[in-house]
Amino acid sequence: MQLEQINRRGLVLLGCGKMGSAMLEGWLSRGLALNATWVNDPNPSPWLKGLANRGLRLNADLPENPAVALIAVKPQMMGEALPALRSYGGGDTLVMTVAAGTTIATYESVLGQATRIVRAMPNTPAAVGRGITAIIGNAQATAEDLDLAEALLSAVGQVVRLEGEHQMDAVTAVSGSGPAYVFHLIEALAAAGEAEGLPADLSMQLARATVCGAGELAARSPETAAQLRINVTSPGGTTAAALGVLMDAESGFPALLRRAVHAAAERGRELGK
Ligand SMILES: NC(=O)C1=CN([C@@H]2O[C@H](COP(=O)(O)OP(=O)(O)OC[C@H]3O[C@@H](n4cnc5c(N)ncnc54)[C@H](OP(=O)(O)O)[C@@H]3O)[C@@H](O)[C@H]2O)C=CC1
Ligand SMILES: O=C(O)[C@@H]1CCC=N1
Repeated sequence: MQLEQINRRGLVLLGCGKMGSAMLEGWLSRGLALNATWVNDPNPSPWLKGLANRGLRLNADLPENPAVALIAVKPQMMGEALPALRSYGGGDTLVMTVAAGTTIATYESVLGQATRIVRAMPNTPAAVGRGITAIIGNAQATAEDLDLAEALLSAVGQVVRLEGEHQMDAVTAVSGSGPAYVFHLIEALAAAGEAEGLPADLSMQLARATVCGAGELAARSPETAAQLRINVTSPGGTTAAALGVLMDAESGFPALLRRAVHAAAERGRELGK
C-alpha cells in the first residue's frame, strides 16, 4: 500500500479522539511511522502523549506538504478547527474527513474549490483492523487520490466507494453508528439474562461471547444472515419463541431499527446544515 508515500511526506491528523485514535492505532500497527505523523488536538490522551515521547509530532507546527491531512474533529467544532488546514487548500495534500454530516461543500468553502477532498465514514472496529469505511471524493479528487484514500483505509478494514455524497447520511446511520447498536445489544442481552436469574458477570460473559462469535461466524461463513439465523432456529424450539418477539412486525427489531437508523440519518442531515 502507499504507506511509504505517507511515511515520506507525512500524515496530519486534526482531532484525535475516539475515531482518530482508532484509525491511528490501526495504521501504526501496520507500519505508519511515528515521526511521519502530526497530531493536533487540544486535549491529547495519555496514549497520544506516550506516542509523542516516541517520536509522534503532537501539537507541533504542521508540515508544508503532507500526503494526507485527515480531519477527525466533531462536526460542531469544524468552524473553529478547519482554518488550521487552510494552507493545504488547492495544493498537493489530499484532505480527508471522517466527520458525520459536514458536507464537501463546507470544506470547499473554507479550503477552496480547488482542494482535493475525500469524505469518509469509518467505524471504531478500525482499531482492530475490522472497520468498514465508505468514501466519496469531490470533483477535484483524482483517481489516484481515491486509490490513496482506499489504500490508507484498507489498512484498518474494508472500504466501499459510494455513488454519491447523498448516500453518506444513510451509511453513517448503518455502519458509522452501527457498532454502538451492537454494543447496546450486548448490554441488553446481558441484562435480560440477569432478569432470568443469571449472575451479572456470567450473563455479560455469555452475551459478549455470543455477539462476538456470531459476528465472526457471519464474517467467515458463505451463508446469508437469514440462513445463519435459520441454522439456530429449531422448529418449535427456544429460538423460535424468542424470534416471535424480535421479528414482530410492529414491536420487533425491524421496526425498531428502522426508527433508530432513520433518527441517525436525520441527525446527520441536520449536522450538515
Ligand atoms: N466515534 C465514532 O465511532 C465515529 C466518529 N466519526 C466522526 O469522527 C469525528 C470525531 O468523533 P469522535 O472521535 O467520536 O470525537 P472525539 O470528541 O472523541 O474526538 C474529537 C477530538 O478533536 C479534538 N478537537 C476539538 N477541537 C479541535 C481543534 N480545533 N483542533 C484539533 N482537535 C480538536 C477534541 O478535543 P476536545 O475533547 O477537547 O474537544 C477531541 O479530542 C466526528 O466528526 C464524528 O462524526 C465518524 C465515524 C465513527
Ligand atoms: O455519533 C456520531 O455522530 C458519530 C458518527 C458516526 C459514529 N459516531
